[in-house]
Amino acid sequence: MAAQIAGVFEKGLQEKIANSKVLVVGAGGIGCEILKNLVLSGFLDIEIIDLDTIDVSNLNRQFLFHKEHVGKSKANVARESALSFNPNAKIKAYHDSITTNDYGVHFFQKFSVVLNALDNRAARNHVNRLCLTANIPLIESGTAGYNGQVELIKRGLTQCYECVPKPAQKSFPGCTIRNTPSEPIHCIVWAKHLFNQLFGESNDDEDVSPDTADPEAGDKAGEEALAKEANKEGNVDRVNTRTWAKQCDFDPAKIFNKLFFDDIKYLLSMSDLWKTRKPPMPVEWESLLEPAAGATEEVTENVAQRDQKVLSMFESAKVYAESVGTLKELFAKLPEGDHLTWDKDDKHAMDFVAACANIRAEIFGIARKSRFDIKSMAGNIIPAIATTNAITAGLVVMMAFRVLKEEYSKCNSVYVRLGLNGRNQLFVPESAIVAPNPKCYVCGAKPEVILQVDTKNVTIRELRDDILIKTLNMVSPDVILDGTSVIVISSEEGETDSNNEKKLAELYIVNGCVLKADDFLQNYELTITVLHKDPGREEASFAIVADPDSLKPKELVEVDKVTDAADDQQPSTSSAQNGGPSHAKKARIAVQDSDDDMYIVEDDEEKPSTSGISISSPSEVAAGSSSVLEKRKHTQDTEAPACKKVKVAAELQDEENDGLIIIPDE
Ligand SMILES: Nc1ncnc2c1ncn2[C@@H]1O[C@H](COP(=O)(O)OP(=O)(O)OP(=O)(O)O)[C@@H](O)[C@H]1O
Ligand SMILES: [Zn+2]
Repeated sequence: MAAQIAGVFEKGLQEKIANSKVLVVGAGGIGCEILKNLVLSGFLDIEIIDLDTIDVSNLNRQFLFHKEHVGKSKANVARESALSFNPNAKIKAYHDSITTNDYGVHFFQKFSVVLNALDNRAARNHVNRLCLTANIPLIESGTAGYNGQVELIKRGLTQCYECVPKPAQKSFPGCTIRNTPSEPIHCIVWAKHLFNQLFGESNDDEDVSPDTADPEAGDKAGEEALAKEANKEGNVDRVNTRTWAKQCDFDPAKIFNKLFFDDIKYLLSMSDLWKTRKPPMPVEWESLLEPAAGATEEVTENVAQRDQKVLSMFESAKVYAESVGTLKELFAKLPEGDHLTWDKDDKHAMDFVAACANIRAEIFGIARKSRFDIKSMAGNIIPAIATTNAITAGLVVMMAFRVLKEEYSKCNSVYVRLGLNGRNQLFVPESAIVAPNPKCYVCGAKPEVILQVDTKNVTIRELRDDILIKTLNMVSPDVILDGTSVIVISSEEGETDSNNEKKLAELYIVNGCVLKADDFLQNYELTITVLHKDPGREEASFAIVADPDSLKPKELVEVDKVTDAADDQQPSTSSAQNGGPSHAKKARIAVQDSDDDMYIVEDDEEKPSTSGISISSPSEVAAGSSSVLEKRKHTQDTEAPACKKVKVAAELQDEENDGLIIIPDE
């Protein structure tokens, strides 16, 4: 074994490696490579965890897995395969999610170093918090196509994973999806929601019917056409979509006419919507039974051709009907209460979404797309390149050596690039370790945020699920109203269920209130100051401001920025504290770096995100700070309710492959 050949590693390191205990989180593209590197470098005590099973699509790059392993636990098979390189190694595998209660601070404290090889932000955030609490060094890594990144996270010494707010995951206003799509992606999201309404896990946020609460539709939305159909939430009151579809035995023609003819006519009746937009054109199933005059249309069976071709309406209708037929049968075979799960790699589920998206696109005068393009958008596919994973995993293990030697000052982040930069570098190191952001709402001394929220419409359930869990990455939060003994949310099952559907204001969570949120598993406490906001049509019902100080007047913030920039020019006295670029500067650099094929910018200076869930960075809020302050004075003003944002993180960013955190310029 390489590491035991004298001279490969110095003796001290060889011993440290042999005596260390390492946790690898994730046994996918990077995780398999890391595990192989660890075993071949002489690590003897390794634990690996992955919640997933092996899929055929993993085999091209996750080389510890072979055809016969498909369907088996990734962690277990990775362990078995890696042991064949060194049977003396002790590898413990867990087929589980790292976010479950079994892996708390004590679990993490056992390790010398933790190596993340994950593909989603939620798990990364969670491991970040546990490593900070347990004070265990974490090496975070990710790839996206040809770009890769490795960084050390060590409490008090480096930035943590959450020190710089990540760009919010893309989402669209519900009324755009339901009423006024203008881009193919809007139709694709709608079609995925439709799949869930008919066959999947249906969710109130994913309603596909016309939204009569759309503020732009005016007070009399759809009144003339179908006056009695809208319920008080603004949804067209029909029997639950699935119940209705079941009642008509998933008849493709009936479903088609309801969605693409009746609902579109209903939308047309909301005439205010079409004053500045091209109105949609309802289509009847019966009009698509024959190909368009003169066209010889055939739905090809050749997979490549089928994927690349932009299907006509006739072809789309045919694919739609076939997929509904098959999905209906698959659904019928499930036990009562169970549902199908949409998967881009499932032929019928993908056919259904591609066909429905194209039919809706045509109705709204939007360009139809090929199945391949729709799959890329619906599945948020970013190509995974085996070589980038291998290089990145190599850098991870090399950084682990430095961590074991406690040479933290040499653990600068490294970025893998597609081509050489101006300094002939393919692997671009950060100039120094980047110090923690003192205002970080995770690793800062006093974790606090401001929550700008529509207190009159957002419910306690949304506070818990959308704000605390999905956005602030808690796992099972407890929340009290500060200064009182009022328990708003309890992690004890059932204890505060009666609060769930209440609006924040009903529990006296109004402008200026302070909430204390706490996650026992993460050992994390957060102070949340609530500011009421009345969102507009395109705005989310809430936004998190990560740095409360940013609510000071703009001029002061500008002065601070200049000072920060000046500080960056200072020579480093302690590389850990002063040597790295400031957060703001780092972001600026990344924006200028336009040569990258793909990069994710953590831009402190960008405009506020238009997406549904946003965590504003300090300067974003600074720019709008006066209006925030004004709003504090006018909290009781009532405006038309904003459309509910549809959370489409899963559809678009899919939380997956968001591995890159930042790629700085060279
Ligand atoms: N909470 C979690 N706990 C444990 N493992 C996780 C968790 N979240 C994600 N993972 C694992 O992290 C790994 C990431 O690997 P990778 O990015 O190669 O994804 P993949 O699912 O194997 O590939 P692809 O997404 O391209 O199909 C996956 O094996 C995934 O199961
Ligand atoms: Zn931090």
